[in-house]
Amino acid sequence: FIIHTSQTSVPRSHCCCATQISIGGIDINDDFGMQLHVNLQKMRDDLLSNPSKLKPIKQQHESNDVDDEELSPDALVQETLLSSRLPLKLNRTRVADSNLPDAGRGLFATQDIAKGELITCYPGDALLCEYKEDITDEEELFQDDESEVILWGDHVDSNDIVEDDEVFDGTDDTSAPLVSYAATVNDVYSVMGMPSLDYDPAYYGHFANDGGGHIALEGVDEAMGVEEMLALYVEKSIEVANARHVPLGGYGGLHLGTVAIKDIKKGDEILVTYGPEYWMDLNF
Ligand SMILES: C[S@@+](CC[C@H](N)C(=O)[O-])C[C@H]1O[C@@H](n2cnc3c(N)ncnc32)[C@H](O)[C@@H]1O
Repeated sequence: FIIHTSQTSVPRSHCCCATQISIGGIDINDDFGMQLHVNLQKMRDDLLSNPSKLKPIKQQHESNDVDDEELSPDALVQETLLSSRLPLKLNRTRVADSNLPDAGRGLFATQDIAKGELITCYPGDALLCEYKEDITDEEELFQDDESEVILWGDHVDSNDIVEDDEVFDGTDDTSAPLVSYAATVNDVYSVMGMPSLDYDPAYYGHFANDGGGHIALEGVDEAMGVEEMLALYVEKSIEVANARHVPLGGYGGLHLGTVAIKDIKKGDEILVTYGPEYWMDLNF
């Protein structure tokens, strides 16, 4: 179950002095969002010219036995930046009990936030990578052509790193699997934020709930069919959503940012749309 985001990243300008950029159909209009977008591109250039800085991700690839072919410098840089928590002074939210029934914690604005402003970032404490393999043999056409790898951010304490099985299944009935905190960046990468890492308002995107989620959760027990329930869910979720996760930095996304799609008042709960697939995976 992965939160689906807008897939396209189309920067209109790479220049710091631009007044607005459009990313995934959203106009980002605040200095912080634009500076982060541009700084990510600078960090990318710096990492490309200093390959030794990519060592931690490279080592994880080696221990995962991933083909050398997949270790292109571009991919390693993208993975390094997606799985980093940068020291950002972005403090517009707090985490508290959600207003939604039985939704656990949620994300709340601590100041008015205008449409188009960056609210927070989505942490890539762990990255879920789905590499497409080249099919060379006809027989292989009928086999699984995807390899899945989990990469951990350098900032994650080694005691918090868990086996892949636990990422997908959780530990027991009470702990949610880490994949329920995953959001897509592009066709290859999804970022997973750890709920225990709740110390930095610059990286609170994984605490945003889905304002229609309870319909998807309750709907399966009722007389209505799955399709009708999902349609109701989509309608409600889109109606109340005031934010969206969007890839920043270009190059297929170097960070996932949570951006306001409506004007938000101080104290409002920040809500996004996860998409029907997320809830289908959770329910069935
Ligand atoms: C990305 S996490 C959001 C943060 C989470 N609420 C927490 O306490 O850590 C996604 C999970 O939040 C819960 N959730 C989100 N929206 C919900 C809703 N409308 N109703 C019930 N639970 C919801 C579900 O458990 C879902 O798997």
